[in-house]
Amino acid sequence: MTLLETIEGPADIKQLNAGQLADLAGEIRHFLIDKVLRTGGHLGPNLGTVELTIALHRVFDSPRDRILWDTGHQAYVHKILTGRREGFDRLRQKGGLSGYPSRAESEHDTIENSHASTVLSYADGLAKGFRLRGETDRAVVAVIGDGALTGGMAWEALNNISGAPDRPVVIVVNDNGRSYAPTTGGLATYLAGLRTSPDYERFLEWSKHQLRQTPKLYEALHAVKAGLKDMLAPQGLFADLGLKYLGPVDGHDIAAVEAALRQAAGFGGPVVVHCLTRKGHGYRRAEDDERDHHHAVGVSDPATGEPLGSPGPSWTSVFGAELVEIGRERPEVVAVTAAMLQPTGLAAYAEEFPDRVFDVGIAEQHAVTSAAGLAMAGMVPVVAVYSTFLNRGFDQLLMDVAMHSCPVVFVLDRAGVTGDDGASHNGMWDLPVLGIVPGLRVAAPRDGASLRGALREAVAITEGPSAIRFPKGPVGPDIPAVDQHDGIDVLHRSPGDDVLLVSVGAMAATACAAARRLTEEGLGVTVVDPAWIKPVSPSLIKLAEQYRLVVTVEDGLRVGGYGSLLAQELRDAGVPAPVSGFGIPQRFLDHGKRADILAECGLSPEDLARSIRLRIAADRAPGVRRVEEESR
Ligand SMILES: Cc1ncc(C[n+]2csc(CCOP(=O)(O)OP(=O)(O)O)c2C)c(N)n1
Ligand SMILES: CC(=O)[C@@H](O)[C@H](O)COP(=O)(O)O
Ligand SMILES: [Mg+2]
Repeated sequence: MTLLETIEGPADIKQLNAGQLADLAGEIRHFLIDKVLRTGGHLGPNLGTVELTIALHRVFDSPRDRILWDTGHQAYVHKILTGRREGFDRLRQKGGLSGYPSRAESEHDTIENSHASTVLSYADGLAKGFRLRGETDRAVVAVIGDGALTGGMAWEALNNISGAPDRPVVIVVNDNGRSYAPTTGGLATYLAGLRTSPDYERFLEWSKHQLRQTPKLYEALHAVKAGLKDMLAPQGLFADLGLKYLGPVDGHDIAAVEAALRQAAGFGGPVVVHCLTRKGHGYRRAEDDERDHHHAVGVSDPATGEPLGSPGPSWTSVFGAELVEIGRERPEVVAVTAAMLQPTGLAAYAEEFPDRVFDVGIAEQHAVTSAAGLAMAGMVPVVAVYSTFLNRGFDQLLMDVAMHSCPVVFVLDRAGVTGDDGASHNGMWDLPVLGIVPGLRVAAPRDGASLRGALREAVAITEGPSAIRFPKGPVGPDIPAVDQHDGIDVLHRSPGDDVLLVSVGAMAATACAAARRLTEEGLGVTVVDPAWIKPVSPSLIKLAEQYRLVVTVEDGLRVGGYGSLLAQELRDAGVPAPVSGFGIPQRFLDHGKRADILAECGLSPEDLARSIRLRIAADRAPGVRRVEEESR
């Protein structure tokens, strides 16, 4: 039996000696590499937090003490040490272990939201609450990455935490110098400056190697070194804010981290423990992966680490390639990313136009309003962001961009169901959110060709902002129109006026498959793709007059989505046809595979056809129970 197999909870690691801890860290590292390559997931970040997490669970008593993880993608070791080792075979699978903390899984978990930069606010609130309840013996420990620390919300929290010298929050900065790519901005430079000199590092390594021969002396000297460092540590940003600063500590040295955490635990006020770690530590493929140190890997060969399956060009790659073409023609086009240059497809643009790409850190609010500034200066900014993260910059979109009619182009990748990363990662809120923004035009391309077309149209819009949304994954083959009706692409047409099926973006293949089923049953179905879905085209409103039922299908929230918008416009225009909208139900979706989740939402071709059939039957026999419009 391995040491790891004996660990069922944090209590099981508290008595281990230095040698056993080193062995345990090695076993966990091997376990992570083997399991996460098989399932896909955040391998690099978790290889970077092995020793840090072991130290945290030795010093603090979770769950009475709360150990909080910012973003949560680096909490696999926390899950392993809190009794969930067995779940990793089904990591991020439907019904299996979540890739993020999950309160349903464990009392040791708190934050389920994978949006970065929130942890310090949770910690501030928890510490206030514990104090008010008289539970002052409960520690609040917040682990935040150097990337997440570039998010504005983190500094809102730090302003509050540092303003309360008696607020016992332990802030562990997990500083690996990277978000995906190296973290940008002055803060990253500041943190790097806190690192010790290379000479000191070399001496440190030598002395540790020598001292490991006598563990007791090693541990004693560690405490002395940590204390010394505390005295000599540079007074800087954190200290100037009134936060005690401990570090920098070698985040892969369990004893060193433990010593610093024990010191922090006894401090009684807000304290920063600055840990230096390496994303991908201990796995050469990850360490050598200059792209992102294996931030997130797909299903791979556990023996070689080679990704398995190459699903062909992605929506992201189509966008990235077309933007480079546009950039060559139009020097005023610039790009903005919130620490996600590679994942949003902007790497090629940055390669060719390094002065025309701005990585603002994990700071979507700043990304949006700085884009408004770029537009006011005469540039054409393209803000590339995952759909779910645009939520962060909604007020900036509404007030700083749209109210000023700034021609900013928002490219929303990962729109609709993403799946693997759980509820907070689905891009399911963008259409309702974008739908209420005056003057904002919205496109939902159905394939690569229409994505390229929409992007070219968007960068040519001068009177206001626009947004283009597309899903995660392979883009698939182009879906040709079989006809045009007054500028609207017709994708399927069968004789009769039973159903006008309006397909939104990437749902086109599903809509056409459902239409074929209904046509075989003798119904007259026409499928159209408006491409630009906001504002609603007058041609579409006129076309709808000819049909008995209008159906919309979208990979987005049904309530308030495109279906709601079109229904409102049809009512305003006096078009009598009822509207049945199909989309994602208003609930937080559990993790799983995109296709499975869409099917669960009633958005498979079979279910869509069935729902439409029932709706028609109900309309023909009004006494029949009306089909539940709400998707399952
Ligand atoms: C608001 C928000 N924007 C973007 C992301 C995407 N994202 C996930 S992890 C990550 C990098 C996090 O860097 P850091 O906090 O340093 O953690 P590390 O991965 O280095 O451990 C980003 C940008 C996110 N989760 N939340
Ligand atoms: C944790 C986080 O927000 C990202 O790492 C996310 O998991 C990436 O998602 P994709 O894999 O869709 O790029
Ligand atoms: Mg980092």
